[in-house]
Amino acid sequence: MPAELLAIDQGTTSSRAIRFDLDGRPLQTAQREFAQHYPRPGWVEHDANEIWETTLATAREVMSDDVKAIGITNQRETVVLWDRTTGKPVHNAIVWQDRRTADLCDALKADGLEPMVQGKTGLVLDPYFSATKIKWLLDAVPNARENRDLAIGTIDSFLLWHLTGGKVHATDWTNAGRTMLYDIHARAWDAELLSLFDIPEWLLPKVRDNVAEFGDTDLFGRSIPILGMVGDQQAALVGQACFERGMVKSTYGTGCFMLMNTGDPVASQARLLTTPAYAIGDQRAYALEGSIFVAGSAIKWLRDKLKLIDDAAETEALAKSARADHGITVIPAFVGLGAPHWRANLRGSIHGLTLDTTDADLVRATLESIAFQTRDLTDAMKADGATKPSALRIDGGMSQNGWFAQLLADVLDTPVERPASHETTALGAAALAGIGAGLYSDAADFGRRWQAGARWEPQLPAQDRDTMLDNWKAVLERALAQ
Ligand SMILES: Nc1ncnc2c1ncn2[C@@H]1O[C@H](COP(=O)(O)OP(=O)(O)O)[C@@H](O)[C@H]1O
Ligand SMILES: O=P(O)(O)OC[C@H](O)CO
Repeated sequence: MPAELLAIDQGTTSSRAIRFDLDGRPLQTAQREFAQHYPRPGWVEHDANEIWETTLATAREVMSDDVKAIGITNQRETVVLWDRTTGKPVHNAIVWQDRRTADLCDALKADGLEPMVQGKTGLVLDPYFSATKIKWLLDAVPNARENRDLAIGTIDSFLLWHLTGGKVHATDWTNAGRTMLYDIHARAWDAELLSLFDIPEWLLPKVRDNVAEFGDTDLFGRSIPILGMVGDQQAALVGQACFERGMVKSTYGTGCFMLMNTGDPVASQARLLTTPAYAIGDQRAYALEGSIFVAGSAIKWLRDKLKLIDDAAETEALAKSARADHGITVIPAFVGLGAPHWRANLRGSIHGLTLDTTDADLVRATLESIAFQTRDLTDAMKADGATKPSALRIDGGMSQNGWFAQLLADVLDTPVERPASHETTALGAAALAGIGAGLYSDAADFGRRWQAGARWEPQLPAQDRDTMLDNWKAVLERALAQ
């Protein structure tokens, strides 16, 4: 009987389950969207019940008798507080995009705490990460710090709890590494940080490597082991087979997350993040990460709010039809700016509008803003001593846009590659489960199956690139000065 692997990919806007064969081919996919709640400006919540229900439903839809192991990957940083006796969340999950703790982060920065936090966690003091969200939840829910029935964790641990019927409360080091409570060097929850945010350690999950025996699930008519768990951006790094130092991938989903495999941890001087990449057997690697909060969500905004398009794919033809000298610059700070600026309270703006600005110009300028932000990340990586990669591997919904991929190659002056498999994130989780089940001997055995699907070479003359980038920098500086 052929061996198959099931990946659960719990994302910001939808839950997906994909069944793969061992060559990494997706055999069946199920996807369900769920509601986004915006209770106040800058606040973003999910109903964790809906997250679990959509996850279970999609996994049931694609499950087969040949699935040997399950891998879980998830939107990172988002936190759930739930009751261990019922499995029910006691508050909506607070999502990674949520900015409600911006003032607390500013206060901690003013107290001079950022170097300590950065030294231990590799993260900067920003509401993006889980610690201040957890503190907010524990302050909001009465007696939460005394109630031993409660458990807290990122989405991976909440799903694992449900899959194992409430038996296992565990996470993996890539997810733990985004909480701002985990010392990524000592590889343990950190007492000083737990005390700073007033979080009892018993509320938190146990931390494991990415390939481990996370527990068994009986929810599919037989017992199936869960052998891989990993945050979604690190999953994409694995799915893109970036196993060598210096290899880089960038995923363009709701946000854009660029990770460079650095092997050993590199302390960033350029406001990038140092983050666990993967721990597979005796292979342990770290990454430098640039996190941009808005990428595909800007395309969604063009579709749902400005109603300039009916479908994201239309942006390709519209961008092609727009004038190159449209003169518009979009600063996509809809939820503040992430790396390397970390400006939680900045908001978006559009510069250079004239009476002949068209819908196509706005669409093109929005796509350009995402490519320019990517360039800011590669410049930051260079400032941190990284050598220019031979190619950038891209994935995520926006990577389907060929015009955008060519623009990226031009703006970065680097070849851009898109793999044959579109489901890179889920594939990474499946790969880890497959290694755990002994279906791949190691990461390299899986990595040999990676295949390029398309490649774009830089074509734009250097002078044109410089003009575009000079303009972007000037407008961005003005926006940052606000
Ligand atoms: N052809 C396209 N051009 C530009 N953006 C696209 C295209 N196709 C999808 N997108 C954008 O990609 C995003 C979906 O990507 P996906 O990787 O599924 O995101 P996530 O996992 O964050 O939910 C959406 O925001 C959508 O607007
Ligand atoms: O759900 P995605 O794909 O937008 O990814 C979210 C990231 O993990 C946030 O850090």
